[in-house]
Amino acid sequence: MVSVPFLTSAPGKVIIFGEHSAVYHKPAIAAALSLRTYLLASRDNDNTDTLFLEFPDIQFSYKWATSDLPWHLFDEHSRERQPPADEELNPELVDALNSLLSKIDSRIQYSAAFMFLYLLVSLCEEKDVAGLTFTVRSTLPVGAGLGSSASVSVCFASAFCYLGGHIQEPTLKADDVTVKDSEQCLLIDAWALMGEKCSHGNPSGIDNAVATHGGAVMFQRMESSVPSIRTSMRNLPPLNLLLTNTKTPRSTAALVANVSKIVTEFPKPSGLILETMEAIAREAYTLMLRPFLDKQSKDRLMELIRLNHGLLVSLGVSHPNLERVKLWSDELQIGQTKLTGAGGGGCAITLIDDDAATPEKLQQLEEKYNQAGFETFKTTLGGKGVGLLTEITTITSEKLCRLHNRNEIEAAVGCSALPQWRYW
Ligand SMILES: Nc1ncnc2c1ncn2[C@@H]1O[C@H](COP(=O)(O)OP(=O)(O)O)[C@@H](O)[C@H]1O
Ligand SMILES: C[C@@](O)(CCOP(=O)(O)O)CC(=O)O
Ligand SMILES: [Mg+2]
Repeated sequence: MVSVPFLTSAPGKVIIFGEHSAVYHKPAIAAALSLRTYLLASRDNDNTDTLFLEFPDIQFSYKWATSDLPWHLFDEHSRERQPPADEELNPELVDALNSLLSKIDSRIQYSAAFMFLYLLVSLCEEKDVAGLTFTVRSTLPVGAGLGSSASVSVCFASAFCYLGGHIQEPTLKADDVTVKDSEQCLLIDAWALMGEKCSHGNPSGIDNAVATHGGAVMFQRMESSVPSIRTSMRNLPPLNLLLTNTKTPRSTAALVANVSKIVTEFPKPSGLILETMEAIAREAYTLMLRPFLDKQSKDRLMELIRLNHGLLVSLGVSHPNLERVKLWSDELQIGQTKLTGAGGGGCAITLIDDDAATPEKLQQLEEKYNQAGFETFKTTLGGKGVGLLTEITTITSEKLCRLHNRNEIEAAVGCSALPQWRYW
């Protein structure tokens, strides 16, 4: 029997090349971010026939009588298995959850609660979770292209696999190096992909793969139930990336659906666009295998960023605010900019040209962004994947809900630097 409280945690990601084309089985390159989601499972009251959710980042607090959940749809055997990559959501569970959640009218809250319940009922029995409170806090912006949905999904999948007894406590410390994926990570990743399917119908799997395994990868979704190819890129060259959040809201589900419409209605031109994206990701991969980039390779990588953005624009997933981010960095000749993630708003990345971008120019750019209400981040790439913290004495759900910002959250959970964090 697992003892609570415990925390699970998983990183967000930045897609450097290949968003959207990744859905269509083309290779893409992404890296884990130092921004992360944390999920606390705790027993905060004596009420054992109720399940409590606290998701303050999306202003959502909810509870269910545990007996109202459709536990009967699964048995021990179905809870232990690893779903294949092409498994569809279980229609009976989807129906049962739709009726249970019918009173929630915010799309953001609905999809978070749906993903939570889908994974919970798929992986746990009633006795494993009765009376528990689940609290989510994230230092990632929600719905901005940095993979918050996947990091939440990995936190749920790992916590429920652990509570359901399908995985054991991890043993790896933050600086332990491994060469082989653990069985436990593969199980978490497979269920987190089901969580991403709850969030948007047709995920490539790149976001949950990075959130589970951490680091940087070249990722390619395969046809049917064949597992995706995930090639880890251990020695990513140092890249000076500026991340800018336009704060323009958008939903991955809607953008992926729009691209699907273009792919269906214009198969020839969209096929060529996707093939070109593949060529870009493959060349970028070859360049990024080098631990250091010479001037020529760096210039080429910047050109590839420019080309990739242009193709995403042609698929209709940019936004005037993303174009502003690009225009202003182009005007100051600071580097090359592309949208990242699903687009339609959210974040852009600028690969800074270290020779051209003086501190004055960078400051000018940041001021321009700030005036427009955009937020810039500096974060490190390639951090740890899914982790667990069990020795919790000071963190309660109430405390976690009251924290105001990224610094306070990281201080409370010890970020991933706390030596007690272990990784699967
Ligand atoms: N901190 C959080 N708390 C609860 N739900 C979250 C949180 N962060 C993300 N989510 C869920 O993920 C969804 C955002 O996913 P998505 O549109 O794919 O954007 P992205 O993954 O780029 O951030 C939200 O609508 C919400 O359902
Ligand atoms: C557009 C896509 O390539 C990435 C979506 O990422 P995000 O949810 O916007 O962080 C979709 C996918 O690969 O599943
Ligand atoms: Mg997402």
